Amino acid sequence: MSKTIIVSNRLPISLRHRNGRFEFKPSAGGLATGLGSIYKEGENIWIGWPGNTVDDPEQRAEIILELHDLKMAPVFLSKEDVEEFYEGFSNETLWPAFHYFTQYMVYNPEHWDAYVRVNQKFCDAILKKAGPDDTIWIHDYQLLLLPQMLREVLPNATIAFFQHIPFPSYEIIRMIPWRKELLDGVCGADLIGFHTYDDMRHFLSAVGRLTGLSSESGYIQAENRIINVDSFPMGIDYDKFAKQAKSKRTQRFVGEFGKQVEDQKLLLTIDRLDYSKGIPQRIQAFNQLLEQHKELHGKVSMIMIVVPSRDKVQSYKELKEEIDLLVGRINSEYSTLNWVPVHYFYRSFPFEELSAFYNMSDIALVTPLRDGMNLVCKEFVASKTDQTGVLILSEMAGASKELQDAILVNPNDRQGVVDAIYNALSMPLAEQKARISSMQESLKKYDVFQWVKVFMDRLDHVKRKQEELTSKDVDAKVMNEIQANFKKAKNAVLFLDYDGTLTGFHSDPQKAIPDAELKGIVKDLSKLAQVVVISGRDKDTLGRWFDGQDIDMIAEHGVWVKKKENKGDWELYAEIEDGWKDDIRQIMEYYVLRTPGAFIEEKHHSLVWHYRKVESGLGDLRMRELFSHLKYMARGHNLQVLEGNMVLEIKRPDINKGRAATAMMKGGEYDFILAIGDDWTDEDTFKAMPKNAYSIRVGYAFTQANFNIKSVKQVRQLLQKLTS
Ligand SMILES: O=P(O)(O)OC[C@H]1O[C@H](O[C@H]2O[C@H](CO)[C@@H](O)[C@H](O)[C@H]2O)[C@H](O)[C@@H](O)[C@@H]1O
Ligand SMILES: O=c1ccn([C@@H]2O[C@H](COP(=O)(O)OP(=O)(O)O)[C@@H](O)[C@H]2O)c(=O)[nH]1
Ligand SMILES: [Mg+2]
Repeated sequence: MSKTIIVSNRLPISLRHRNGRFEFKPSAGGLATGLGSIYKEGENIWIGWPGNTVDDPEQRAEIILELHDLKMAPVFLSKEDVEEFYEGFSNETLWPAFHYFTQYMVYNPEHWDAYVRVNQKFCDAILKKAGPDDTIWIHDYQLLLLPQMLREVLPNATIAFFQHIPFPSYEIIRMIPWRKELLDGVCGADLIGFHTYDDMRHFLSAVGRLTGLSSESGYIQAENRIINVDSFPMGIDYDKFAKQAKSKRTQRFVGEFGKQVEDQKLLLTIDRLDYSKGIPQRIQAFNQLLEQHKELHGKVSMIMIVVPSRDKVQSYKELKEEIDLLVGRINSEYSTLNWVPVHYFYRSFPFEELSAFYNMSDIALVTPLRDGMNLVCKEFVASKTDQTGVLILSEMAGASKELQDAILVNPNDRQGVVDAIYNALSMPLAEQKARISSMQESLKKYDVFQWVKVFMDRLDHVKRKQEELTSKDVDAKVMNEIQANFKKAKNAVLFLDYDGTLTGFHSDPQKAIPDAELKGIVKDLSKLAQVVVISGRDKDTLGRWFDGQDIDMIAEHGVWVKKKENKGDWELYAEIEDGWKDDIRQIMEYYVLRTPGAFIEEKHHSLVWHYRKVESGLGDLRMRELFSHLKYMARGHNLQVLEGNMVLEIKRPDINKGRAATAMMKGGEYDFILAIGDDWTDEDTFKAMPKNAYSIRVGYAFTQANFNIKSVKQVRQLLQKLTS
């Protein structure tokens, strides 16, 4: 039976040393609590670090056994691993970078080495457990290299990746010296998920710029497969929180705690100790509230739970000191014998008590400066069994995209936060109920089980799409079949597109000249078959490049044809009418002036605007603009505007490669037909091919062709095989 292997740096339980022994304790943090509800199904297992170092082999063996019963398998990290991989690269480079705290970023090559080493450790641990049909679901930024490491050993495995923290703008990612390796690493997965649309769009933009892989509508075109990138906002185990809040045990705590705070209004804040959570800023906002509203003294207090986290990392140590200081200051200034403004707890709480805090608090103040999702705010809403209470939520948390009925604040706008608290304190009950129940509806619907289901369905979907594509792959078997049929043939014709098919792309199109290898292949083929180079290139370039070859040529998508029998002469296949060109050229020139790197190519029957050399992003933007501009003009002139590989081309619609190929084959009795091309202009050729033809599209895009082939290199291999 196939299983799902969940992999994350931290297991949902952490080991604690106590009196020479160890014990397990639930891990804090959203990843562990969120996924904690789902890994126990079927044969599933969770692989990860048990959160402490264990050197003694006997103890390790014991832990392995105990964890086995809990459906977990440990990856043991050494002291150096913890320092350099976990505290170092993960939490002093990636965490600050991904949360936009670039001032805390450390660039340490030893940390990077450790990151590679520990990702490899995880890879080895997974390989020991993974069967061929298993799904491997990797979580979070500590394991960005793992998908590709696994892919290399298990090329057909089902691998998914989910990132729980934000994915920042390309401007931040580019600061990391190992940025390309990191992105290549994640792209080993089949499905890559983020909490929000913004995270996913930042990721796609970084992949486009740094790896050169292109993408469309969330599908990245990798060398031999497609990868889907999408947004999957994580939910919570709603029923668990709702039920717990009503339970006797929790209600007993509510009663006990309630007695101690009497009828004060309670503001609740719960976070791991982390600078991304905006804890000092929040205390300062509360301080300002008390400064501005003396009437609230003695009537409102803040319960502040700070869960210890990453306390060996310098920036976290400093944060702890800052918080201690700020709490000391506000309490010493305002406390009275029967009122303390901030109840500060630097520790974690058991679930029942946490539930009581959620249930009894009037306001949850969740104001991170940056947060991937933030589950605390969702847990608060789920625990409000009587639908009263107010959630104040930072716009910088992923959760704010879903919880529009919270009071949304910018955590950097202190007065805004103060006003939000003030308004929350006086919000009418009816409004509280309306807001909380609407959020509850949504959290119930999109709970963590639904999240897993949607994610897994999507993974199935990508795998099916990949299969569709690879089922059309020109593999060794297909190659042999093509070769055998070619050998048998008496009258064969080959339609070969040029750019992207016979030769790779060059930043200067005029430099993509045929090399000696290609010339040799074409020469050998032309002795065995009719070879037709069918291209969008202008006739002079094409004629020069294949001068002396015994082949036919079709230039400008079928405007010009040069048959091998009438050497040297180009024949006009379509009548020239180019009165439209002056108007269009003028517009294109305007877009060249505004766009450094862009240029115009003029052919007899078309004008092409090239943007391959334009700053990435800007080129796309200008192309779209030009596209809509030209579309409007095109209608008047009866022209067609087409988007190509880093080009926009405007031409007569009745001229295309398909028409030219059909004309070329007219009257011929072919017993072998092959057409290869790499873009939308070649789709016309494929469409025009008779049923028994082999049509092959280079790259793994969806196509009318009956086969896909990986790259220019493979195309040449196939052609060489035909001549051997
Ligand atoms: O493992 P630690 O270093 O102790 O840190 C705890 C976890 O913190 C992060 O949690 C994130 O995941 C939540 C659920 O998706 C999300 O709500 C939150 O915004 C994130 O910060 C981290 O991503 C995990 O890897 C850590 O285990
Ligand atoms: O004493 C505590 C306080 C909080 N939490 C949990 O820690 C998680 C925090 O997740 P969140 O996504 O809000 O932030 P993260 O810590 O993952 O950045 C929530 O599920 C809380 O229930 C916990 O386990 N023990
Ligand atoms: Mg091409």
